[in-house]
Parts: sequence; structure tokens; C-alpha cells
Amino acid sequence: MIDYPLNLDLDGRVAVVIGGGRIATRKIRSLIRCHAKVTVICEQASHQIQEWSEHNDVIWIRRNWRSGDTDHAFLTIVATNNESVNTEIARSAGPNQLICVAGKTALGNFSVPAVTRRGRLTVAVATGGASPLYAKKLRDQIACNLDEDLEDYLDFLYVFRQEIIKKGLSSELKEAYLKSILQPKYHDRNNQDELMKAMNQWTRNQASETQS
Ligand SMILES: C[C@@]1(CC(=O)O)c2cc3[nH]c(cc4nc(cc5[nH]c(cc(n2)[C@H]1CCC(=O)O)[C@@](C)(CC(=O)O)[C@@H]5CCC(=O)O)C(CC(=O)O)=C4CCC(=O)O)c(CCC(=O)O)c3CC(=O)O
Ligand SMILES: NC(=O)C1=CN([C@@H]2O[C@H](COP(=O)(O)OP(=O)(O)OC[C@H]3O[C@@H](n4cnc5c(N)ncnc54)[C@H](O)[C@@H]3O)[C@@H](O)[C@H]2O)C=CC1
Repeated sequence: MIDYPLNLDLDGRVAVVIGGGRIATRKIRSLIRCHAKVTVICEQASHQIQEWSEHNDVIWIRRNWRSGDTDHAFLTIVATNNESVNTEIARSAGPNQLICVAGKTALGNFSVPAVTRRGRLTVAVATGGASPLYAKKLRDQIACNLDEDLEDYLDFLYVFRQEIIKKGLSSELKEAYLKSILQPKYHDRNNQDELMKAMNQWTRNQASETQS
């Protein structure tokens, strides 16, 4: 069996987390960052979860899990310290729900990789459960080797790519432009500005040609 990696848009989606300890707290932090609507169900929650609840970043339901709690969840994370409860929750999930069981992956249908981000860039490392610690170590090694200015560079690529797409070029020309912006010289801000100016000039020329 091989996992299918994907990037989920969780904006406004209902995510239910059962359990409120160290592991739940770590997973909730990234769910909040992705703007999920998080509900946490547990009697004992970490200080961090209590603080999120006070700031309305999560809804904390202060009791143990009950059957039906995850019926409307788009995504569920199970992280109680009670194995039989974790198993029962996993069994209650519908066939089309996303569910991660932190202590027993096989009971759910997704796992969470070790992640580092630089603006638009996401690097995710997964080892299929071989060693979460190795996933974390490799993620940290990769993070150390990422260029400082990567965030700005990706913003440049994004803006430029949108400009190129807007122009309605032939697919050959479009591909040539998209490849050419990857030249190392465009890591330099001055060259980026030059290219943007040239591109804008080109657009103006095209517009006046169509008018005349
Ligand atoms: C399958 C998976 C399911 C899932 O949780 O999604 C899973 C499962 C399990 N983890 C266990 C233990 C630990 N996990 C960590 C850390 C992380 N674990 C993460 C992911 C995953 N862990 C998924 C697979 C990822 C992959 O392999 O590719 C990371 C990457 C992301 C995250 O959790 O957000 C995060 C890095 C943190 C970061 O990003 O900084 C640490 C170290 C620490 O906590 O610092 C330990 C203790 C050391 C050890 O045991 O190795 C145990 C045994 C539990 C027990 O003993 O009861 C199981 C159960 C099992 O293996 O069946
Ligand atoms: N995926 C990962 O990264 C890792 C997963 N684990 C597993 O994750 C699980 C949780 O670990 P920790 O956060 O360290 O535990 P913890 O002991 O810090 O927290 C347990 C939480 O579960 C809650 N809980 C217990 N019974 C409940 C119930 N019936 N309904 C709702 N909530 C209930 C408690 O109130 C508490 O908030 C364990 O099963 C552990 O094996 C452990 C290490 C790493």
C-alpha cells in the first residue's frame, strides 16, 4: 500500500479533534493555521487549547467523546490516550470521512507529515510510519538548506505566472516564459523588476497594436 499525498483546503471546514493532550494540541495548531473550524472534545485540555477556546479559535466541548460527535466532520483527528476509545471512534466514522488516529494509523485513512513552510512553499516529509522522528529530522535538515529569500521568490513566481496566464499566449510561448522565469538570474530582485517592466511594456505594445 502506498499513500496518496495531497494538499487540502480546510478553509471553513469542520475539523473535530478528540482528545486535548500534547498530540492533539500539535495537530490543532496546524488546523487553526489552515483556517479550519475546529471543535475539540475532551474533559482535560492543555493550557494552549484553553487559551484558543477563550479566543474563539476553537470550540471546546468539555466532556468525553459520544457517538455521533464526528458525524458532521469533514476531518477528524483522534488523539485520546485511551486505545479502546480511539478504536471505537474510528469504527464510528463514515466511509467518506477523513480520519487520522494518532496512536494507530491503520484505524484511520490519513496521517500527518512533518512540515516546513516558506510563504507559498510547503515541504512535507512522510515515512509511512517508519519513523516520525526521522521525518522530523529530515524536515529540519531540508529547512536549514532552504534559501532565506524563498518566500519573496515564490511570490515573484506566482505573480509572474498569473501575468503570463492572463496574456492568452500560445501554449508554446507560455511554456517558454514559464521556463525562462526559472533562470537563476531571476532570484535577483533587480532582474525580477526588469522582467516585470519588459512584460508590462510588451502588454502595452500588444494593446496599441490591436487598437490601431
Ligand atoms: C503515522 C503517524 C500518524 C499521525 O499522527 O498522523 C504517526 C504515528 C505515531 N507517532 C508516534 C510517536 C511519535 N511521533 C512523533 C512526532 C510526530 N509524528 C508525526 C506524524 C505521525 N506519527 C504519522 C506518521 C508520519 C510518518 O512517519 O511519516 C509528525 C511528523 C507530525 C505530527 O504529528 O504533527 C510529528 C513530528 C513533529 C513535528 O513536526 O515537529 C514523536 C516525536 C515527538 O513527539 O516529538 C514520537 C515519539 C517518538 C517515536 O515513537 O518515534 C507513535 C508511537 C505512539 C506511542 O508510542 O503510543 C505513532 C503510532 C504508530 O507508529 O503507530
Ligand atoms: N502521532 C503522534 O505524533 C503521536 C501519537 N501518540 C498517541 O497519541 C495519543 C495521545 O497522546 P497524548 O496527547 O500524549 O496524550 P495525553 O495523555 O497528553 O492526552 C490525552 C487526552 O485524551 C483525553 N481523553 C481521554 N479519554 C477521552 C475520551 N473518552 N473522550 C475524549 N477525550 C478523552 C484526555 O482528556 C486528554 O486530553 C496516544 O494514543 C499516543 O499513543 C503519541 C505520541 C506521538
